[in-house]
Amino acid sequence: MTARAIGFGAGLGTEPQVQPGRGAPDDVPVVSVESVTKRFGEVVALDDVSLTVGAGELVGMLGPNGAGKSTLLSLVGGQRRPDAGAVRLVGADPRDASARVSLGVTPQETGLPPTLKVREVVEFVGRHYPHRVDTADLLGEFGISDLARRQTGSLSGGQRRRLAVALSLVGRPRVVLLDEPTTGLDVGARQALWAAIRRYHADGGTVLLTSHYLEEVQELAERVVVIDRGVVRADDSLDAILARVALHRVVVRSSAPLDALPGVVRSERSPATTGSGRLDRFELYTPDADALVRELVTSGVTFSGLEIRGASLEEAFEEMVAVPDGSDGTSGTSGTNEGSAR
Ligand SMILES: Nc1ncnc2c1ncn2[C@@H]1O[C@H](COP(=O)(O)OP(=O)(O)OP(=O)(O)O)[C@@H](O)[C@H]1O
Repeated sequence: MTARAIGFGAGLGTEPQVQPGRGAPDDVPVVSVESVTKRFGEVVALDDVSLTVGAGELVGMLGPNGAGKSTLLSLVGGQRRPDAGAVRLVGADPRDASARVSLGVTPQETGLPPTLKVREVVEFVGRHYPHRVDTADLLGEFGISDLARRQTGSLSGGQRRRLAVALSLVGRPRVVLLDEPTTGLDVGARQALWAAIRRYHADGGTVLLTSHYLEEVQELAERVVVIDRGVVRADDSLDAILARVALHRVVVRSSAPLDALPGVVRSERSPATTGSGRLDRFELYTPDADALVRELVTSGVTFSGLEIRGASLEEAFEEMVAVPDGSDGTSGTSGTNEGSAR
């Protein structure tokens, strides 16, 4: 089943995947968050956060556990009210049900009625929308046609996740909020889901997604918003975010103490021996990889296996959420965690 078959592309005699603006002028942001603060008791989940998402943008939100990403999505989706500031969804209050007709949501966890069959759930959700996608076509798009007659209670975690994301698109929304859409999926299922998200976006859909997979954000997003401890630390194009990381990584093997070379600002040394003796693996971080390679060559040390790599989103992310020494009572950890560095 191709995207066009369910009307992702307009002009084929099928309805477009994304419905037009329902009276909202095109220059009205699809999502507008203005100076929003949200507290849960003592916890300030969002602290004066502002974010505007225009029609057709695909925005990836990154942040460590507890950063405030899901809270932000819940405000945009109208499930919660901010303590201060304003949230608009296509110009309207997202707590107003009529505004949410433009919206599809996949929360981090989806409770599906266990005794309903997959196609019954799609029918049920689809009937809340005036211009829904055909059930068989939607299931085909997400590669789960063979599950149509299965009760949702019998689905595997990955199958449930695919269904949950499919449900967000059943109403041909203008915008979808996807909270960690591919968590728990294997590589094949993740790629298939990315393809469906890309097709929705290519047809004009707006996407705001959170992810702990930096690879996912790097693959999908054009714009990256980094949130940490309730504050937006960065909001820029993917390229601009990557360019913020001035450091390059030079990987090389040698028995000499290369971490002392001029221009090395950070290094990691992994001791190793080969048949011909000691040959440690160095990861040398430097703002100027060319100059460091010149140093390596002119220093006369023996080395092998030279590799040079530019910044990755992971490095950019870790730098942006890094806690300065002592400011949180720790010794300067990056503020990331196992999940966010996957
Ligand atoms: N209903 C709630 N009651 C109390 N505290 C909450 C509630 N919801 C969220 N919080 C707190 O608000 C902060 C932000 O949580 P949130 O779920 O938005 O983070 P997140 O960035 O989505 O994290 P994760 O990546 O782990 O899903 C956390 O400290 C969390 O414990």
